[in-house]
Amino acid sequence: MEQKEIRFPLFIDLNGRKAVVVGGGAIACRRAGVLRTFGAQVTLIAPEWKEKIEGVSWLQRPYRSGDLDGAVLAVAATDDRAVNRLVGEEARALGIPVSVADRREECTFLFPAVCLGEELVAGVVSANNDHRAVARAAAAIRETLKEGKG
Ligand SMILES: C[C@@]1(CC(=O)O)C2=NC(=C\c3[nH]c(c(CCC(=O)O)c3CC(=O)O)Cc3[nH]c(c(CC(=O)O)c3CCC(=O)O)/C=C3\N/C(=C\2)[C@@H](CCC(=O)O)[C@]3(C)CC(=O)O)/[C@H]1CCC(=O)O
Ligand SMILES: NC(=O)c1ccc[n+]([C@@H]2O[C@H](COP(=O)([O-])OP(=O)(O)OC[C@H]3O[C@@H](n4cnc5c(N)ncnc54)[C@H](O)[C@@H]3O)[C@@H](O)[C@H]2O)c1
Repeated sequence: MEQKEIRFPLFIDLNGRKAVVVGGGAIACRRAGVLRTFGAQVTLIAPEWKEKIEGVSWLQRPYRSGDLDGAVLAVAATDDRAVNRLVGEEARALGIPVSVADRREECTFLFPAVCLGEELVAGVVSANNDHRAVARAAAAIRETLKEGKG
């Protein structure tokens, strides 16, 4: 029988807490913006940053061991496999949740498609890594929330 890997949605308080995003491309910037929306103190580490985001601090250099100290959550989203793997390993050693954008197996949390209404929040991920199905479902949920149902 096919074993589906289904994950529990854990809604954690990020207000005022440090989150580190490694990488500065489209994926890192999108995720830094989402984490900022939820009140995290976001530090983005990358030699280049695609799009400046209000309230996000930028360390303009490559990732170094030790950069996750003090963080409660990490995202690895560089285009360098070895760096993403290292960020994942260091986060696991520190016991903080990490999403590794190019390897589902290395994620201790999955970065969801976040749908935010006035009073409701939903996060969508898949059990089978179907990113398109996730994006479709999220678009529908966002519409529902916009219609004043949340
Ligand atoms: C939900 C969302 C959140 C976000 O990213 O913000 C998200 N992926 C989204 C979009 C998207 N992902 C990809 C494309 C390119 C085209 C395509 O395939 O369609 C697009 C389209 C786009 O970016 O527009 C490719 C891709 N994604 C992953 C891999 C690696 C792998 O599969 O191992 C590869 C191949 C990379 C490569 O080969 O280079 C991995 C992950 N992506 C996840 C989340 C986590 C699992 C959640 C789940 O889907 O169950 C996980 C495991 C990692 C994690 O948590 O870090 C967001 C929808 C946002 C929204 O709609 O709001
Ligand atoms: N939604 C998803 O989950 C999704 C979708 C598409 C791609 N991906 C994966 O996410 C990763 C990033 O995608 P992208 O399109 O944002 O990449 P990109 O090529 O646009 O950006 C890569 C970024 O990584 C930075 N970088 C490179 N080496 C670094 C280092 N040593 N330390 C810190 N930063 C470093 C670069 O400066 C750049 O800002 C890729 O591995 C890609 O396969 C994930």
